[in-house]
Amino acid sequence: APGPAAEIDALRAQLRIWAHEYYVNDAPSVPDAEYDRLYRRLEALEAKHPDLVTPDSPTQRVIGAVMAGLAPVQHVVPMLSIRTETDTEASGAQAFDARIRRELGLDTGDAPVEYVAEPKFDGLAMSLRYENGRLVQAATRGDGSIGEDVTHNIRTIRRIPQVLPAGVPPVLEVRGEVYMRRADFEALNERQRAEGGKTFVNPRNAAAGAVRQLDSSITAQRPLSFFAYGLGDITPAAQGGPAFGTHYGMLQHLKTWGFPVAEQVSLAHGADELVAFHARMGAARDSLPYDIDGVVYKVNSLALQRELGFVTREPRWAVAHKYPAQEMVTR
Ligand SMILES: NC(=O)n1nc(-c2ccco2)nc1N
Repeated sequence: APGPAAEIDALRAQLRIWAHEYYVNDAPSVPDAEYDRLYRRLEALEAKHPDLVTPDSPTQRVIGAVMAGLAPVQHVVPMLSIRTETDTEASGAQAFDARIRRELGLDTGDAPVEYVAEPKFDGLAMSLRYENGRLVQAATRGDGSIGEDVTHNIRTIRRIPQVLPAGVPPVLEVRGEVYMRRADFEALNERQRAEGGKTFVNPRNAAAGAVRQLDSSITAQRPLSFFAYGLGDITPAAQGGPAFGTHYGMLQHLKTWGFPVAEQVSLAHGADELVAFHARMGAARDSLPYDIDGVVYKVNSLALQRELGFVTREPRWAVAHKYPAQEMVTR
């Protein structure tokens, strides 16, 4: 019979596959009872062999870790803040496209610029560092250069993979948004009211409060979600990883590596398709299960992104196009 270590590894691998099906694809292939059976077997083996417990074991997502404080983290690549297009109307998309075309020296007769259009999730930016395919550190944006180490709390988020498939670059930094779905937010406030705890004004505040807890067993009770939308270092090819040519292609890789990527993310050719996306997402906004405060347009070609570069810390190749603030809905 295989030793405990081999059985533990096999159980973890199987539980990770089932967790990805359940939490990321919303398509479990086995009933919960089957998942629970293997989970309990893993717990029993880890209890008998505590020396084999690793922080990224599926059992460790709910085990509390209490930190004395949140350690500072220096971002290797500064976490970009994204400029905001002030015009909340469709013309904002046209203004962005006109600026990009001007900066690229394109004439009216030239082909449209290819963009990626994304929902702008109203949560908090997060940087996830993986080494040899394992989550080793998660940090908030902070001031863009120095963030806070919240690894212990991020390990409780089931939509964030702890172990990546073989073939990922040895060092990978994934950027994305931690957010709370509206239904989870309403349920949390209900629980808080029932228990005399404090309630939250909106899902973004609830998510930020959950992520910055010192005790991760509290975070584990706050249902958090995640969407990946970028990489810290857009040149993983330097480490023998796949050479991405485009932002869209990079997002597809993130999906195959197990990261949730919003299904609304779309290619957009020229201003007209940006305007159409802005209108489509604006119309869909109230029916989404999470809050968005706008959409984001990014130049798709990574070579053009590099050519356009940054204005101080803000990329010239991207802009956030916000909607008018939503009238306060009595929650
Ligand atoms: N908040 C949000 O949804 N974001 N933020 C970016 C971003 C920030 C810097 C580069 O890209 N992209 C998306 N979808």
